[in-house]
Amino acid sequence: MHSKDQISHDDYQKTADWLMSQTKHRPQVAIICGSGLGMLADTLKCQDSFAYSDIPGFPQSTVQGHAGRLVFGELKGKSCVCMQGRFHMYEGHSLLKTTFPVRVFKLLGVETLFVTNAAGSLADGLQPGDIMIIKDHVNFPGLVGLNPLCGPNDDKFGPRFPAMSGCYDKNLRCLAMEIAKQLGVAGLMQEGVYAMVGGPNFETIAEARLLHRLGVDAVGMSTAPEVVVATHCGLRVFGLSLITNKVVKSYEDLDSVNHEGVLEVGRLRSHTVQQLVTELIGRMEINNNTNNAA
Ligand SMILES: O=P(O)(O)O[C@H]1O[C@H](CO)[C@@H](O)[C@H]1O
Ligand code: HPA
Repeated sequence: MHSKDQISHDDYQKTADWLMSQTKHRPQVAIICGSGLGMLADTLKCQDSFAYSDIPGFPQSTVQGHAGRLVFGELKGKSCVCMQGRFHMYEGHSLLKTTFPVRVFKLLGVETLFVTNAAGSLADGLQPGDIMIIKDHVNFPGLVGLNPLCGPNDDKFGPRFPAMSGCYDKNLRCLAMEIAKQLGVAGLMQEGVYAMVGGPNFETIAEARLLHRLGVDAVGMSTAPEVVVATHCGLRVFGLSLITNKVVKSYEDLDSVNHEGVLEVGRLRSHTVQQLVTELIGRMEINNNTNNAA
């Protein structure tokens, strides 16, 4: 890692201090909105919002469907902060920049991170419009050393060798399923494994077949670095993938995926995703920061 890519503890702290000087909100929950899912921030009450370009140290969003605003507010009695727009490796950000907000959230006092994303489905049982509760992930860039935790370890955030076996909280996953049943949307939901690829191109058919054989249920170009950094610093994590397309696995299939289609499914399912996230945040307990998965 080049020294210009490194971010000191002080740099994260400066951004956190600046935000705390600009808002009275002290968030317990952070939400990262995936492609087309920026409307999750609309549900927050008593909002304070900041353009990323105004926040010292913050990277800038460059992807259509990622507005580039940090929104603080209340949701069902819990104090939240919502990223309307995330950072992706393929935009050219270093992985530390990509995950910069997560450590800032930790310094703001956040205990639980919600990650959402748009993803393509490889599993036969997952259709566009379905919602996958992320049970686990395969961090393909991470497996070959493209990991935000590479480089000097910041012991103030977490250990050199953090466990990832429990990174998606089991209690929150169960509660989400229970809420889905109560909302009458359980038919759209199932648990599955998300894989992060580097992007920005969508998968070839051979790559899609490989991912399918490896047991991946849904694929996208984000999320894993954020979850790795969150778990490293002891945040509880809950993740949802909105299935926006089937990944083409057959040479006879003439379909092809595009980003506009991905955003459109986000718009169509926005209400359901909003309801789920709102209820889950309302009903989850805070101060229960155990890494608990199975
Ligand atoms: O993961 P999010 O940010 O939801 O976005 C997904 O959608 C985009 C492709 O349409 C990619 O950025 C992919 O990662
Ligand atoms: N592949 C990778 N990333 C994605 C996809 C996909 O099919 N859909 C939305 N993000």
